Amino acid sequence: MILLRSLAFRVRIPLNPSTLAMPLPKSPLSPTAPLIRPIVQTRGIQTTKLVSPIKDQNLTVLERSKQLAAWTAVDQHVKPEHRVIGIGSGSTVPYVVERIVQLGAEANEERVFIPTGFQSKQLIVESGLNLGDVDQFPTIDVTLDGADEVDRELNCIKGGGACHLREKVLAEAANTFILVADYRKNVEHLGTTFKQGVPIEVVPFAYAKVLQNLHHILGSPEASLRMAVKKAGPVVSDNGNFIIDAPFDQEKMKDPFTIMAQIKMLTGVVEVGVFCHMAKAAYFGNQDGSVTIKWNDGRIEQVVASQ
Ligand SMILES: O=C[C@H](O)[C@H](O)[C@H](O)COP(=O)(O)O
Repeated sequence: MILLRSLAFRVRIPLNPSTLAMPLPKSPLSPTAPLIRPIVQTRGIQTTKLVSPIKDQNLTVLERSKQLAAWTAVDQHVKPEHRVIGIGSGSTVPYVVERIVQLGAEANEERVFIPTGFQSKQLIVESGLNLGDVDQFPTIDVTLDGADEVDRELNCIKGGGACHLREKVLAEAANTFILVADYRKNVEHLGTTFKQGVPIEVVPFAYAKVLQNLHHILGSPEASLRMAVKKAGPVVSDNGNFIIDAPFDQEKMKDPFTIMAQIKMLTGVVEVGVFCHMAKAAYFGNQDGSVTIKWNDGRIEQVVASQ
């Protein structure tokens, strides 16, 4: 009371007996504080105008297949009660955001969207959705993400766009992790169509040593540092690291978990772009307008796509 009076004096707050009677909020560190979900700070539907990231609807068959996969996955896995949604990276993800925007401002008002990198952060911001980060929301209701290839057991290669570190964090944080892609990414074994190799994020200081180990110990003689296209020098990830692409022969790729674990053990490796048994389902848009869904229990469904 004395403290409040002296504070009121200094900042000239009129003393009001009802204000003084209000209980102080409990410390969030107090062991007796109730565990509650974070309240998302929103901008309100009056001021938030959602904008679709897809402007042109004259889509090629390939782009249309990505859209069908994304829309069907959103319709089946983004539930009205979901508040925290992970947005992955890659060429199919803009269609995920497009479908979420179509749900409307009211449905999205109390949601927060967590990006896996610069691309998805821009998509979220430019669409007018609420942006958050995984350090604020380490538990995510559902994450929807692209992939370079997905095998029959839902192991996948990710990191063609150098985003796989943050993508793996968001996949692990998610109660439900869903992959979306076009028909070219649907394979029996990894390494069938995606030939450039397993993406590996490494700290710059260690790249030469990691390359040497990949060449001579792990059996990837063609492993190489990924070079930038419109910049001299290597690709630098959103985390300031380098990317190595390490191709392995077909036999080795049939055991993605072992490859992933062996690479991850190399000192200097930050994350490996092989995700094993993390996804609940993978959605592939097809050229004929249908969607193939591979589930983590082994079921494969062919469905009519969301329109
Ligand atoms: O690092 C990038 C991500 O893992 C992407 O989800 C993946 O590379 C697929 O990207 P795209 O759909 O552009 O081929």
